Amino acid sequence: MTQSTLLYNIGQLLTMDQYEGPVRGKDMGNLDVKENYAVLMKDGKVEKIGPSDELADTQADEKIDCQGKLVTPGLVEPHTHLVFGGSREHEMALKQQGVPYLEILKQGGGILSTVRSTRKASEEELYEKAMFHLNRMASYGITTMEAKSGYGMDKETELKQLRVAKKAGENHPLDLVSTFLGAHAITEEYKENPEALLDEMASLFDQIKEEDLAEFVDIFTETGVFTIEQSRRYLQKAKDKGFDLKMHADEIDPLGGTQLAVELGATTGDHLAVSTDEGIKQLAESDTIGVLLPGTIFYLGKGEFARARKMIEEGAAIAISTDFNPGSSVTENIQLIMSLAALKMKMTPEEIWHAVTVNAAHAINRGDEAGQIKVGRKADVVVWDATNYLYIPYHYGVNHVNTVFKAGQKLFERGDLLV
Ligand SMILES: N=CN[C@@H](CCC(=O)O)C(=O)O
Ligand SMILES: [Zn+2]
Repeated sequence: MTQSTLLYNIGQLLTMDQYEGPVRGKDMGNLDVKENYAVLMKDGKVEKIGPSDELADTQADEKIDCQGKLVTPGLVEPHTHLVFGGSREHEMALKQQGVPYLEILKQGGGILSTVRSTRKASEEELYEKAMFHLNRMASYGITTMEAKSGYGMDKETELKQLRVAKKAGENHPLDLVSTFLGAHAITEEYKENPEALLDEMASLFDQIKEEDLAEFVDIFTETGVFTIEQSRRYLQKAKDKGFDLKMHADEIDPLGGTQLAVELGATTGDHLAVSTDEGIKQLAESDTIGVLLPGTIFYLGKGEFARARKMIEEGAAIAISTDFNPGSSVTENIQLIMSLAALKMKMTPEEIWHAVTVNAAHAINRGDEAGQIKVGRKADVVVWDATNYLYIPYHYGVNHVNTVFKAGQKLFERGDLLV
């Protein structure tokens, strides 16, 4: 294990270290870029940050000449459905024929198809699969991320998913934050009585706390899934048990999920593709972070992307995410999402870098640990095959990572052709 590594000759360094809390509104547009810098990592932590010519002679086990490259904090991914069985490539044709996402779900496909595969899969199978996807996440520069359950919707399978996420977090170098999404769809058994499904899921809250299986509780508030009233009651129960809250809100129909997330003091409201003016106003005036998922809108072939410009102009704090899952956003490539945020939501590169670092970290309660390169903090750092931060959202669809460091150790290095 390398004890100390010096990265020198950094062309542009984004430390994002001037912030105490999430970055809101217009402040998301200001990026502090340090040029010709160096970072010393020692015993897993950031030891020194300074001009390259001042630190170049510092003793270190390994010295890496960054040759003018861009260096940033490890990226933070605040919304994934990491643990699931099977896949849904057979639904692609239905999507092409124009069958809407909620219609596929109504016919017993979509999320419910993944529920069937996840119920069948063993804990070992789910674990191997989750580790595979985690490796790929890391390869794109992600060093901390969230993982939801939500493909069980029976007690046994939900607990199985949460235990898999816990074990993956313990064994994989990435830091994982777990969310209980037992309220993700209405299964056949509960078609006539969704309240009973919510009661069943809520009956797991104590055990989830006792076994430390999740920090957040989440719900899919949507037409044909859970109503605003059902969501309010369920999330209030979760809050009373000491969970922090997240919501899949205003993704397809504007039911007012954004306002409910604010009303309940949720840490995040996620999707928000069709938030109303009133929803955006309330979000901007609240501490709730908007987690926008442009990959989902792109993948579902919908025209309406979340109104990031309005949200930022009104003063909201925004993060972005892959929403990695087997149905509505099948990608681990957060860099692609950065491009979609630029092209489809008109976010500026400066805003986008805030959205994948400091704000994403606050979106999963890791603002004090992740998303910034700061002396004394865990050394989660990415060296990019680019000389400036504008380049990553600009050159889309490929992986620009040169090297990922997690707690000061090399976690991923770009492979070269063998011939
Ligand atoms: N919209 C609800 N849940 C997921 C999709 C899950 C799935 O389709 O498997 C989402 O965030 O997009
Ligand atoms: Zn989701």
